[in-house]
Amino acid sequence: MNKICLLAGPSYETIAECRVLQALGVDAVGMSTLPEVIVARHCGLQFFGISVTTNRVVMSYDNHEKANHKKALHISVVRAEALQKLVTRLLGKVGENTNPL
Ligand SMILES: O=P(O)(O)O[C@H]1O[C@H](CO)[C@@H](O)[C@H]1O
Ligand SMILES: Nc1nc2[nH]cnc2c(=O)[nH]1
Repeated sequence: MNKICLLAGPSYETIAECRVLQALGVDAVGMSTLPEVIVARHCGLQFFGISVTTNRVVMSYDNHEKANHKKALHISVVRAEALQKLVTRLLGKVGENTNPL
């Protein structure tokens, strides 16, 4: 099972933080998806969470790239159509499998 860690930001993780998270067995990090999950569970809601992985974290001090919001937004735009198709297919399946009231 993969593990996602909530790091609320707004800053992105440092290389040292990413290395600690990897050592702890974390596979992905996020800022806002997990708080939404926590609120949904608190409200007793059934939910299906989908999150788009937008960027790799930087693990090496030789790598001068930096994770940033602009990159995250760019990938979310690039992947939006695929996500729309996935959600449409999922909702179609829900429609097939729900009893009429
Ligand atoms: O990490 P997740 O939960 O996808 O959300 C975060 O991803 C972007 C990081 O810039 C922001 O939109 C923030 O909401
Ligand atoms: N904490 C965190 N959340 C993100 N959401 C999108 N990219 C990132 C990231 O690199 N770190």
